[in-house]
Amino acid sequence: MLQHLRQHRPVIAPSMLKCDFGNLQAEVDRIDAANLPLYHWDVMDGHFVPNLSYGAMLIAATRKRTSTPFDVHLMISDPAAYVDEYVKAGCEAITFHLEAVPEPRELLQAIRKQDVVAGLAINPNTPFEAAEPFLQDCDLLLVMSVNPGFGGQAFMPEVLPKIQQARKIAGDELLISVDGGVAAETISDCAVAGADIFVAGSSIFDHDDYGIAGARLVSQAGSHVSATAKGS
Ligand SMILES: O=C(CO)[C@H](O)[C@H](O)COP(=O)(O)O
Repeated sequence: MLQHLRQHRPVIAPSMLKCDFGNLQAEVDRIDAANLPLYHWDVMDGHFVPNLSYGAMLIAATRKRTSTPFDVHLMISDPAAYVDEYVKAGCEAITFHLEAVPEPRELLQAIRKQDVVAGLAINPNTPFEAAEPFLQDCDLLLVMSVNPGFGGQAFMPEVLPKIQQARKIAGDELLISVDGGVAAETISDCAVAGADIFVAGSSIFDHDDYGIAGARLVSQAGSHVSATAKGS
């Protein structure tokens, strides 16, 4: 899975919060026809964030419909209680929030032990320094560029220095994902800062053709993703 993600940099990951759940099979078909390399599932519990979305049951059902890898972003207060369900549901990457688990090392290690990519997410107000001690235990750092809970919000450029710091300190090994307000106008700043996974909700699902939307994002980001990072 790590190899798959590194090979596909810049990775455009459609944020499934924004898809049409009334027609999920059609959405899966459109995403796969667009060759988007990673599904980003936004799980919300109505407690850690002020919104509820879906859970492992829906993800497990969708797992049977596509072979494209799944990254689940747990915006929930007690991720440790649910990680095994998401492994069983077929998620190849699991990301949870530092704000929910201030001592995340044990949970990151438990995820890695199951051969699943371990991700740590930080909210816009959380400084990079809070995550830094745990980078050795993560495969992926997800930097939120909106306050989590809803799609369609404006990108917060003030998070860009966190991406720069993470890339400088962790080098090319760490996958850095940026989530919230990622669009043709904002993606190149994220790529220049050092991100290599770009979670995109509105900028994919508001478009008629996901392939064109994805290709546009790749071309805006692509030239900025470092040559060593690409395909390494
Ligand atoms: O985690 C999220 C919100 O909590 C979503 O992934 C994110 O907001 C994507 O949607 P958009 O691209 O429309 O901002």
